[in-house]
Amino acid sequence: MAKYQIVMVRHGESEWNKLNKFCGWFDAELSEQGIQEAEAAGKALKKENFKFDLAHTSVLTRANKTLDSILKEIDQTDIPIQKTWRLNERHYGGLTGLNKAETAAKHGEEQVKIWRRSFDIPPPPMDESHPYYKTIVEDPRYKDGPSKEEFPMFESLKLTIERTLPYWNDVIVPQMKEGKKILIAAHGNSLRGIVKHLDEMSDEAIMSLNLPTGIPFVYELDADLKPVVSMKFLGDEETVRKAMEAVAAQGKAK
Ligand SMILES: O=C(O)[C@H](O)COP(=O)(O)O
Repeated sequence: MAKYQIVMVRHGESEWNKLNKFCGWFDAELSEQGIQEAEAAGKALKKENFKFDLAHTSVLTRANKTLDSILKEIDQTDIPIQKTWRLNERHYGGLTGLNKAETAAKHGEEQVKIWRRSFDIPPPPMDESHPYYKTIVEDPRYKDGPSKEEFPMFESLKLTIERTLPYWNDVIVPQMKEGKKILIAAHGNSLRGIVKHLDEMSDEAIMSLNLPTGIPFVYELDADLKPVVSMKFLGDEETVRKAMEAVAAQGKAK
């Protein structure tokens, strides 16, 4: 018997998704298609009469604008929004800004799949010489955290989960238990981490999960927060399957 329901959505396509670049903590804008995906996400939620008491998102523009678009569509621009770096995309380290297909051609598709989808193998670190180091590390949006010691230079999915879960457990879960209806607009890998946690997926199984951009999915949880309904997408199965396959294919050498 479901006691709680929560809705999650990966941001719409970003400009760097469109360019097939590793994005991570770089603050890419939504592409035109991503803006349309965000609007479509809002329409899908409106069609099913979803209403929320509050929303959580990362500190990155692509997720924030996706959330804003959804709330506008469902006429709930007045609900509280909590932004946290803990819901950011995983930090892609030294791969940030590289083209995924070119990286696959250089290092092999298997290595890129390991960097993108493995549980505990991190990408190479970003160092001070990296072209996007200063842009990211000196961004004022991080003035309230992470601390200098916590600020990642790279993240595996495991490391991403380690900084997302405290927020899930200490902020989101108590709100759900208060009966709050919650929407999370975040990123492919921060959401993969939450899904892995909720569905108790193995390190092996998570390798094959690719989340599509801009298609909301619903979890219904029992009193012990165990899924009664897991990752129910608000879209037809064929569209969702194709979108997931497209995300996986980003790591193929051209
Ligand atoms: O950060 C990125 O590059 C994407 O938003 C997620 O990338 P991935 O699907 O290659 O993990």
